[in-house]
Amino acid sequence: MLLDVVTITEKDYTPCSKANSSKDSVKHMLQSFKYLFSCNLVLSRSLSGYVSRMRYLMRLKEDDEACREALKSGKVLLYHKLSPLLRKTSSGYKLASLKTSDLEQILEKVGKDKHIVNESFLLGCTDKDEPQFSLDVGDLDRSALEQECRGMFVDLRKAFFMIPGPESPLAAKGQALLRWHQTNCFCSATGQPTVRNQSGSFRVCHSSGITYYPKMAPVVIVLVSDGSRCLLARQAMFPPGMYSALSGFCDMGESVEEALHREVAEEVGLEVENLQYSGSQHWPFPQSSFMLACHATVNPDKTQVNIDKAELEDARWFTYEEITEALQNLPRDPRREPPVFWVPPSYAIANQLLQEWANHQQLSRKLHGLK
Ligand SMILES: NC(=O)C1=CN([C@@H]2O[C@H](COP(=O)(O)OP(=O)(O)OC[C@H]3O[C@@H](n4cnc5c(N)ncnc54)[C@H](O)[C@@H]3O)[C@@H](O)[C@H]2O)C=CC1
Ligand SMILES: [Mg+2]
Repeated sequence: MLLDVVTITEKDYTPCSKANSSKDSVKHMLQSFKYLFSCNLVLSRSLSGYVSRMRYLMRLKEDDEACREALKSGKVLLYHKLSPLLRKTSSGYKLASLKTSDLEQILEKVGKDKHIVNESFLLGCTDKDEPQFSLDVGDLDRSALEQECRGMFVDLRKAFFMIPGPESPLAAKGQALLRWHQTNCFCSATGQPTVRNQSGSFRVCHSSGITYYPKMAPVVIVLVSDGSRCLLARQAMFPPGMYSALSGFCDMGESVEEALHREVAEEVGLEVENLQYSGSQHWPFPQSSFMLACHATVNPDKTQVNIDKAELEDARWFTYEEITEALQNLPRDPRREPPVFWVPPSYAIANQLLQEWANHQQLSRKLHGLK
């Protein structure tokens, strides 16, 4: 009998296209394969670690049963009213990542049914192939949980300044997915409840048949330079002393370039040129933005800003020296210390734009023999 199967030996699992086998042994083999795959043990010489991880995640997103199995051996990031749980380490703080079995015990200790663990959403998978999930336990007593978990729930904006940089995107994604599910429980066409799949990659309204997927709103962010200075602005709601690059939501039907020209014109009354793409990032605020970051220049003879006071409290040109100093400044507690000029944390793409601009300035100063 000729079948498309995967040949499994004790040591190795290698794809082969056509293999001869009896019906029973093929059935047994496929069952073993299914089991091994669900345990994420299948290795393949032809796929890189990254590719097998992505394929594994793809399967967990689509297969409710496999996702439930993965949760049993996975890790869960805990949130309380969207604030992630952090734990103190010898060098600072880190995101707390709890084994599902440990979390179940903790939930029972604080008097909650351990099965609420099944409400977790799939986030990703570590490079050690451990599936990661997020769960909000905002209806439970915060301090009892903090005590049992040996950690504390911290507002995400604050947490970005506390946790190691590489953990920030995961903390952001965890919050964003939880918020999206919390605010999309009903169908906008019928008003009927929507139902999630196990991984949380979508919600369906069984009455209208509409499937809802988590959304991000596209936002342009641009660091405008006049050649030797860069333009930063602050909104009244920003923490004292903080300035950031100009940003704005894309309108329906707009390209990134159009949105960027419009936002700069609206907010500071300038016309930009020489747009250069820098990078992109998911940003969890206010309700998941997809940040598209660019550099742009203005004619050095036309730098007079005309601020839209409805949007911005201030917009100013900053020198290279001011920017390099601000990149070192951490936010201060305004009740204790006077505000200094500082910029968004290193995880924010605004910070990346400023780093790139400062590096570029440093290079051109060297070329021109300046310090
Ligand atoms: N990661 C980063 O480095 C940075 C991220 N950002 C993010 O970019 C977002 C947008 O920047 P802003 O300058 O505030 O935008 P903006 O200049 O477009 O002004 C915000 C206003 O736009 C309107 N708006 C249009 N579409 C909207 C939508 N889909 N969601 C919410 N409001 C919408 C609302 O009236 C809102 O008050 C901010 O909320 C912030 O979270 C901003 C700067 C840095
Ligand atoms: Mg803006």
